[in-house]
Amino acid sequence: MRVFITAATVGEWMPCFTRLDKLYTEKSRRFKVYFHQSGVGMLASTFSLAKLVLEEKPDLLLQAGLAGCFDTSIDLGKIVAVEKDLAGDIGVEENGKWRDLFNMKLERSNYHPYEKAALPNQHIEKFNLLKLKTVKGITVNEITTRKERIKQLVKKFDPITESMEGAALHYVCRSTGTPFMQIRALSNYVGERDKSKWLMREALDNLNTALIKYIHKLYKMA
Ligand SMILES: O=C(O)c1cccc(C(=O)CC[C@H]2O[C@@H](n3cnc4c(=O)[nH]cnc43)[C@H](O)[C@@H]2O)c1
Repeated sequence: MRVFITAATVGEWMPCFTRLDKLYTEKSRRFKVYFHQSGVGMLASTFSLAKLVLEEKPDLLLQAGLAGCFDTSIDLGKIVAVEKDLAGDIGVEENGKWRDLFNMKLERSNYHPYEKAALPNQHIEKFNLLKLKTVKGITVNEITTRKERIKQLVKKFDPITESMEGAALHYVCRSTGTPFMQIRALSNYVGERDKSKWLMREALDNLNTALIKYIHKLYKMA
């Protein structure tokens, strides 16, 4: 089994890369873990993930990263698995409402790779090995900051996470039939610009601990 761990930046998986048992990266012949940097945002990540998938044909593509959280009742630092993602800022703001490509009739809500106007992960039950809380995510190119936009997005999509690469993973993998998982550590509440209120360090530590546990479980299962 060939597993690729991908993140927007190397910093997001570096602690796992340095601590992971060599069994998984070198010694085992039946199981191999590789690391990949996709770049930040939907443009860079769609291109690099599509290239990776077409050239390497992974058995599992595992995206790991930080995310903003819309739900302030969920503790920062928590690790979640994104079961459904979609582009949160491709569309138009009209009369105070957010209209996406489906509302604009520029995309069909059930045309592959879409299903009910979203990009669900049909592999989540099989690959949610750590039994993480499963959530709906949205993906944006512009980090959401305005209160009014947050309200629009919550009303329209009822998301828990916001990232800048999640939908790219779901789009590329659903389009190519590649098994995938998206694991995110909640580093901040969406719209919070005071970085002293972010839990970036703790989120990264938790994310990498989860990655190491995940690979260990996957090895035993594969
Ligand atoms: O606002 C800044 O100046 C800034 C500087 C460095 C990093 C950031 C990030 O927000 C990290 C972006 C990275 O992590 C994901 N992420 C984390 N929180 C959010 C969010 O609230 N909204 C969207 N994406 C977020 C994202 O996937 C990026 O890869 C900011």
